[in-house]
Amino acid sequence: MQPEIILQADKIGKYFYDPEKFRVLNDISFQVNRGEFVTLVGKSGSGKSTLLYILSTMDTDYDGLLTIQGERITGQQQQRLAALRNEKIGFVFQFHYLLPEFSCLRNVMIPALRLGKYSRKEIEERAYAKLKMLGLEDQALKLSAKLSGGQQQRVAIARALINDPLIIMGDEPTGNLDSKNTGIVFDILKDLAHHDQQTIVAVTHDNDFAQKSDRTIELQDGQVISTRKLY
Ligand SMILES: Nc1ncnc2c1ncn2[C@@H]1O[C@H](COP(=O)(O)OP(=O)(O)OP(=O)(O)O)[C@@H](O)[C@H]1O
Repeated sequence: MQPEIILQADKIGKYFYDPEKFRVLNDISFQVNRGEFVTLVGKSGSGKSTLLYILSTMDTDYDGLLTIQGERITGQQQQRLAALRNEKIGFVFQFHYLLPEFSCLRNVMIPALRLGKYSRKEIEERAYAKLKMLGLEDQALKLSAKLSGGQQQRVAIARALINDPLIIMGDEPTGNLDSKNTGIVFDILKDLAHHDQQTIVAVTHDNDFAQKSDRTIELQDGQVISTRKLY
């Protein structure tokens, strides 16, 4: 069976002004299939975050063509992009951005409340189920600020999963974690990709993390210099 293409980047290019115009991304083309766990790697300044920002539909000012599950993203209206992000993309950042004054459960519920697809009761049940899946059912009603860094990152993953996104985008998802918690988060992401067929695209500086992912896409000076399939 042919794999389903979830993300397709075709000749993506981007310029910044600093203060002179310079090309930060050049001719980036690749595709990511359903259930793949892909890492974007490369030296500091190579363009990883800039690319992730485009792939996650937040930056619309670039050349080339981006499609997500066959839908043309390039040139789409902001309103459609916001809806698409809510529906199809879960975000996990280096700093979790949980709201400290809210419980873990409430934090996880937020993207679903925004989506407006489920009743409040359903949202609560879904949030609880995601926390349980990540081994955090006992922490559900605690304030997020009272949890350890590793636990908070798992809450952030539960929040990213609440709407069952097609793609999980990570910007240094383990950048703030020790090696034990990095391993835990890696295993969770791998499981999501390989068991639940979710698609993961994550920027990382962590070589070990990248080596263990299914494929690394390496950038240098805004260009893809290698894409390695590791399984
Ligand atoms: N808003 C901006 N305006 C001008 N230049 C920028 C802007 N954002 C990033 N840059 C430059 O673009 C280049 C790529 O930056 P980017 O953050 O994508 O790299 P990166 O690979 O993610 O780096 P790091 O690993 O350090 O996070 C760098 O030279 C950076 O200084």
